[in-house]
Amino acid sequence: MLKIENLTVHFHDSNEPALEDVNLNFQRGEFVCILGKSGAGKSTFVRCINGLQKPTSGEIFWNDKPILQMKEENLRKVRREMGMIFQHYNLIPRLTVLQNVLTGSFGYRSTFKSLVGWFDKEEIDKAKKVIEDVELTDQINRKVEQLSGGQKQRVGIARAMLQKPKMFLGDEPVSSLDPGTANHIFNLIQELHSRYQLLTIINVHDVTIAKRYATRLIAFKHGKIIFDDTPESFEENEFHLTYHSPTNKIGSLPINK
Ligand SMILES: Nc1ncnc2c1ncn2[C@@H]1O[C@H](COP(=O)(O)OP(=O)(O)OP(=O)(O)O)[C@@H](O)[C@H]1O
Repeated sequence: MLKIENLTVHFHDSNEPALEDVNLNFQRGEFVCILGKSGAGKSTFVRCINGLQKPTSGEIFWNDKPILQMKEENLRKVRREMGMIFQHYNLIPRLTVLQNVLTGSFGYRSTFKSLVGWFDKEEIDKAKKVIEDVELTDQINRKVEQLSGGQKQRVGIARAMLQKPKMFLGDEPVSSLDPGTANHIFNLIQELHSRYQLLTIINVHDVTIAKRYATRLIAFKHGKIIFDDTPESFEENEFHLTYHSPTNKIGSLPINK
């Protein structure tokens, strides 16, 4: 479904590449968590997949089609199949829950309709349905700036769901949330992932969460893959290889509850 071939990203102001010759293959139904300490290349990897970062070299195939050279119109179609969930939600604070979720339909609309912000009843009904799925119906007309972090992330998920994605792509979606809320958000993502048989790829800092929800774990270090296997195989040794550096004092692998 998603194939990454020889992906390399080199930022001008850096001696080391942020990603170096990354090769990966992902299938529908996989729930992948990406691990790695700060600066390992996790965000750069996710940003390359959804086109926010242009790689220096390599190719990305979406259902066998190379996407890096695609024309804008085709790329728009691919992007709307990738529901993106961000760490800082990327919502419009002064708009309501419903209005924010409706922006998820922009990938399906003409530029004119998007510009005038006019939505027909069918679009509004679909938005109400995904808002119900994330249990925010009682907040539907509230401005998102009045919501808690967990509620904002649920708006972000509903917006992604309105795109009818084939994939969830998350860049640290629970890093700003307390552990209880983070688990609640992951439960929701997992439920939608299973219901719609998505491919899910999410960067996480929290190894316990990654081991609890993922079907596959990938760890990056200095822009390279150093682990790609089942969560059960990610043990003390792999944890140290991923997070240890001479200047970085770390604890042990958190116990998987
Ligand atoms: N826009 C940029 N310009 C220059 N260097 C960048 C840019 N974005 C990232 N980098 C560098 O690329 C490397 C990988 O960064 P990236 O943000 O992908 O890491 P990460 O694993 O997501 O880290 P974190 O967990 O802290 O978000 C780092 O050395 C970072 O400083």
